[in-house]
Amino acid sequence: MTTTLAADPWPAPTASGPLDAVVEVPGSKSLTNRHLLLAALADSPTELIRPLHSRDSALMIAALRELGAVIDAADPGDLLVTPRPLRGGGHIDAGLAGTVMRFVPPVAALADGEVRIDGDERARERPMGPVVDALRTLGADIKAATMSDGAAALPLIVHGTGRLAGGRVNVDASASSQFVSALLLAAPRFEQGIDVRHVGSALPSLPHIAMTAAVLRDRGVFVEELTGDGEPADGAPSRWRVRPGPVSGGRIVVEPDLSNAGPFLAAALAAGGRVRVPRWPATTTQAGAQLRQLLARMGAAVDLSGDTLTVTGPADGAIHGIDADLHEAGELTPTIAALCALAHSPSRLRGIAHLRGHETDRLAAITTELTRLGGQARETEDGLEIHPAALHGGTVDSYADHRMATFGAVLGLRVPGVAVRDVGTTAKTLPDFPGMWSAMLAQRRGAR
Ligand SMILES: O=C(O)C1=C[C@@H](OP(=O)(O)O)[C@@H](O)[C@H](O)C1
Ligand SMILES: C=C(OP(=O)(O)O)C(=O)O
Repeated sequence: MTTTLAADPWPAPTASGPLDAVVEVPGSKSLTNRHLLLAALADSPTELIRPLHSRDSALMIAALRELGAVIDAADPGDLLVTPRPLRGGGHIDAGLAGTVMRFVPPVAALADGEVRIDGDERARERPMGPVVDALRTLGADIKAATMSDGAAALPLIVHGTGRLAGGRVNVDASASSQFVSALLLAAPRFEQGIDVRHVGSALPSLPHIAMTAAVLRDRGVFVEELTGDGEPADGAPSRWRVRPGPVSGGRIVVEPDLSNAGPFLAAALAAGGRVRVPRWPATTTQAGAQLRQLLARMGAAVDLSGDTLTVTGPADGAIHGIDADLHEAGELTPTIAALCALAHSPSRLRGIAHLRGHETDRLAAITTELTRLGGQARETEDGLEIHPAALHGGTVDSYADHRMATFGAVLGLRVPGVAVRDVGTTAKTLPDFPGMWSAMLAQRRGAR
């Protein structure tokens, strides 16, 4: 992996003509970290092909090693995970990774000994209470810091005894679907498995929970997705049961990260021309698959031929505003919001109140940064309203949020003089974003 040394602030390049680019997107963060974790719980080794290598996956690897798993580099970029009995005694750094801070504590509860889990300063402000409370109900002994409202927060000390009873538990996952995923992923190793019910207002990011159920089934685990009454769910489930049992190893090929494809595909609308992403899966549980419909509604031509997704920007450059409920795919918000700010008609993004607990308060960050550039944006109770406005240059703060940095990059394609503070924060989920971005811009129509 080569990494481009980027200036800080990083001058976001303005597109000098329509693009004609092929962009190879690295592995999915959500799939990589789920597969790594299940590999550490499995009864035989797992070979992970084309996993993501980024800060979030490095933190997951370090956490699982701290708990005893052996993780070796295999072919260039691949990984071999050999499970070992889970041991305590370690310190785990979750960084700012939701998938580490929420998914690892249930595994730590199965370790034999004490495990301390902490993260970046902002990680201590991200919601953790429901997953800690649920683990305590299931039999775990956890000491946690508390937020001003009394909710549990990082740092945690998990006193594992090598076993966890499991069983029935209610969890309010309205602040993050990751609370449910965290409990389900470790549940095959709980003595009674788990029967978890979401209680509370709207549950965000259901595709991510469907992804959790799918990766568990891939490993031979029995998972049921149910209505609150325990019937099989046709539409949105609110209750999940996982039976205790072995987790199998094997060979897993990781899909590219479709949400991280977002800024590159959005570039076709912002700069004009087309961007192609190979290895786009025909079927997937990734929320990023929704980019196809969202970008088409904003004026792009979107075509999946074979396994290549091609997004072509509107010939007249006119991006349409959009009224969209993004509660299933909240992580796409900064990319879509950047396009909304370049659109000729107003936009409303709804169902995303939970973004206030992401890497930063994304609703506040997007509003502040668009306003700084002359845009017109306003927070609503559950989202954003963005109106057309003539934007000017300025320095976009990334707030240690990878998706705020790529938001600035998309705006910079059309708005001269945009710079992004701490573009290096993109390393949370993308190795070398600045290098990938320049390589995309170098591939212009007529240039090849
Ligand atoms: O389980 C996962 O891998 C994720 C779930 C979602 O979290 P929230 O439900 O907290 O939005 C998503 O936004 C995040 O990027 C990744
Ligand atoms: C919300 C996100 O990350 P995390 O997994 O840290 O919650 C994200 O990547 O947009």
